[in-house]
Amino acid sequence: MPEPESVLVALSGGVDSAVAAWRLLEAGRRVEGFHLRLADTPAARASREAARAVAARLGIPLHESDLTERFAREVIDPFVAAYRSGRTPNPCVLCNPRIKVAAGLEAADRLGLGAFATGHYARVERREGVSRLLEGRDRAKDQSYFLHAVAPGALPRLCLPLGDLAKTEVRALARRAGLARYTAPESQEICFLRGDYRDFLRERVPDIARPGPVVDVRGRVLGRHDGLYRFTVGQRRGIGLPDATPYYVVRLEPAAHRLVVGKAEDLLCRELTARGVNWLAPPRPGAPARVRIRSRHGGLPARLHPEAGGRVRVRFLAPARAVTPGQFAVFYEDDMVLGGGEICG
Ligand SMILES: Nc1ncnc2c1ncn2[C@@H]1O[C@H](COP(=O)(O)OP(=O)(O)OP(=O)(O)O)[C@@H](O)[C@H]1O
Repeated sequence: MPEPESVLVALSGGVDSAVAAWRLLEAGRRVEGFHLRLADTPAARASREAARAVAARLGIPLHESDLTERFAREVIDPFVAAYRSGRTPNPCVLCNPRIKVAAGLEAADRLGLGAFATGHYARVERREGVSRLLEGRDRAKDQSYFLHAVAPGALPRLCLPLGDLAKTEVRALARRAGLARYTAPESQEICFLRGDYRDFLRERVPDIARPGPVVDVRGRVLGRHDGLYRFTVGQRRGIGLPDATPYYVVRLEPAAHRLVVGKAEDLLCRELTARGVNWLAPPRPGAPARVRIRSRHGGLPARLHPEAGGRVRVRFLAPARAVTPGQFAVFYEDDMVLGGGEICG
């Protein structure tokens, strides 16, 4: 039987997870650290060194796992595949539940530790034997969006010690705990990219830079583009069609290599379908929800209509702007995550 008070903490080498571990130690828990090697980049190596330094500073053992292959298979391959099929992926939504949380709980089991903790800004609330995922109190830093796809069975053992803190409070605690120097390797947007995602894609998929026509919403050809992978729905830059009012990307049509552009009003839509939905708190059909359609999106009021095959039809109460296939729609009731899934094309 794992010791219930013992916890394995995911240490990235950054300040957030360092403070998460420190808070658990302060609370009297038995704490061990866990670092995942996800990529073989200079940034990943620096982060591993920092994780070792954090563990040494806290006086806890550090377990390391090389997950580069699993990460490549479960996060990078789908990232590339999404661009090839005209979608705009969010790799962190795959990595956090499938890699960090799943591998963390597996490691906790192996080590006989009761819980697994990370430095995410989100909360797990346990009430009457049920665990729910909630937004972090610091709404500006909230990371519940990235955790919405955790297996429901993982929630009871997941521990998020920073969920009730603001980033400024975490920094203050870091200073108090002598951990402030670990602010340096703050994670970048997408951890496995060394530079621009477009260079990364061209290296992996040489034929991705395939040119094609730019058409308006009525199908009239307005120009040429040099690869759909450079565009996402709602994008304004790089279309190269000067006009009195700007053009935006409305849709990508990978079969015909067509980029469909339109004016601001063409980006509005009342409905989307999400697939592969993960439910953490299943709603009744037609239930109202706030729906976030990308990570830095506050959410829009909508109604949820679950369908067969793990799909949900989302009907917005007012039009949503730039609904993007490949991004994730995450559903909330107040600050509680109900679930979420990938936006279909
Ligand atoms: N390579 C890694 N090994 C172990 N845990 C990790 C790793 N990368 C991230 N994590 C865990 O996932 C959490 C969220 O990761 P994210 O990259 O979003 O971090 P962050 O908010 O910048 O936090 P930090 O300051 O701890 O890096 C981290 O707080 C940490 O617990």
